[in-house]
Amino acid sequence: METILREEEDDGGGARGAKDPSRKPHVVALAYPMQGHINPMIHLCKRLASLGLSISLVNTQTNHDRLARSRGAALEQGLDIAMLALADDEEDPSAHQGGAGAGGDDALQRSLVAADAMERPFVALLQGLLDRGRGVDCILSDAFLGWSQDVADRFGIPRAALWASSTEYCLLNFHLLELRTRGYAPIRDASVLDDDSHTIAFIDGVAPLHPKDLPSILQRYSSHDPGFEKRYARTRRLCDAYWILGNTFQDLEPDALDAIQQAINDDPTSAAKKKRRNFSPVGPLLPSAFLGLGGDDLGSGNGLWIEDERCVNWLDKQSPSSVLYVSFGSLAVMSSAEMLELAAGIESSRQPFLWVIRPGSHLGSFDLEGFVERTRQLGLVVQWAPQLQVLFHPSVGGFLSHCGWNSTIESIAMGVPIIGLPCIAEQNLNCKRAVKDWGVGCKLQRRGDDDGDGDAIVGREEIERVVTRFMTGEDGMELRIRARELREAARRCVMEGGSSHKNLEAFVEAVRINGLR
Ligand SMILES: O=c1ccn([C@@H]2O[C@H](COP(=O)(O)OP(=O)(O)O[C@H]3O[C@H](CO)[C@@H](O)[C@H](O)[C@H]3O)[C@@H](O)[C@H]2O)c(=O)[nH]1
Repeated sequence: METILREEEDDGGGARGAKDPSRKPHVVALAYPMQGHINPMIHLCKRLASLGLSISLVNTQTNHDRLARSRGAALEQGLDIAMLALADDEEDPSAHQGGAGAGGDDALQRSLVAADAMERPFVALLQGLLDRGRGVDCILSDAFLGWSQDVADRFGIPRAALWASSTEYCLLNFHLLELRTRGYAPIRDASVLDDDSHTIAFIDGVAPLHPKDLPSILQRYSSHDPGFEKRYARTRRLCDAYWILGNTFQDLEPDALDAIQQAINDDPTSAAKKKRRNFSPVGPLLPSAFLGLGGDDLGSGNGLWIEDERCVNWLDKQSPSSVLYVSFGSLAVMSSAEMLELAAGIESSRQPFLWVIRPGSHLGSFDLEGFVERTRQLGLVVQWAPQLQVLFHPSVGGFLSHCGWNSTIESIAMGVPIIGLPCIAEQNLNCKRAVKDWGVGCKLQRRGDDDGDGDAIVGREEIERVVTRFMTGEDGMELRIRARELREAARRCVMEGGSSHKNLEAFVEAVRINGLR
């Protein structure tokens, strides 16, 4: 393996650079170019900095600029975190998130292209740091950036990875080949989708699943798709990271966490190196203020879009637990037909709502102005919200969500029950767990996909019925009680002495004593 550092620069500690024992350990963190990955990386970096590490947090130039526009000076307050930008030659294609394609899959594809294009400028950035005598003790990169393991190996720097979704989804990635062999990734026989008795129950740590609950990206893979091989290889590279930090918590996914650790221990690559790799839950990765642990970090300014400041004032004027928060994250794209149904259903439910309609998040024509005008007394529509503040606000009683992992875990951490309307990626699976296993949500049923081409939409009557029962009936009350129980479990994990907190401390200590090697 090529080592980029020249011999004479290597002080025997790989790329650690300066030997000064008083030097704070320096971690170079690298975020995947998507909002749902940037957010947990920022929160993780803040936690690590507060535990004594010095952090350089790297984003694409485009995302760095967008963050700077929305952030002001908020991020670095009192913490040793430097925000760095990659010297991209071209505009980051992920900047057009939620663009033209239906569902949001186009945006996912663009983010893959953007992620690959980050390698060359990242190598240059790293080399620049080292050339200036800035030692690097660890590269902490998003698990989706598989190439960063090669870079870390070449530079002789240990790598840790952030897994930004559920542990269960990580396990499914580990079992991709088996899923493919058995005809589930992609789904070989479409009739299994209509057979309610069919279950997938052969993966340790993954409770039985219906093929419909598999992540949509796995269901639809073409076996000729080079993306499959790439995904598989990327997951395998994860086993070479010294430490994998998961944005989850012990009480939420105990079986999956045991199973993933076992899978990593058994993996031929890590076993061959005879060095234990850890998969450690360190979540929910959120500012402590939202976990009931004090602090004044309001988590604002991580957005690639500008937060609408009216949200909190508007919520202040509403009654406790009365407002339905509606948001589909940073990628999902609705058809105009589904937007129409959503709008009609929300309007006729007569429940107060705060709805985030991101620019580019729906196709075709939808008379947004007309809707806003008609519902002025009932709700507020914004382009981007301070979601953490919204979910934490006592007026919010429910979250109509696409069930992206961040939204799911944020909602759980704040005790807000969920109405799930999954759109793409692994949102099906997150929704299934929220509804069936954790008991904190219910799901809207889509209809009309008779030809199985995925164009089913949810109807206005279903939305009106579910929203009304959820916000005003006993169903919602029960879900709210369960959500609050899980919120307490999450808090216990992140507070001092809790499992997530201890795992973070152990990781920081390992970086400090150069124990990742
Ligand atoms: O108005 C808004 C809307 C969202 N957010 C934040 O944006 C993030 C959105 O993340 P997530 O809920 O995970 O949705 P996506 O952005 O769609 O995330 C992508 O990445 C996730 C992590 O891999 C996956 O779980 C999702 O399926 C995938 O779509 C969350 O932190 C939200 O708090 C805001 O701050 N304001």
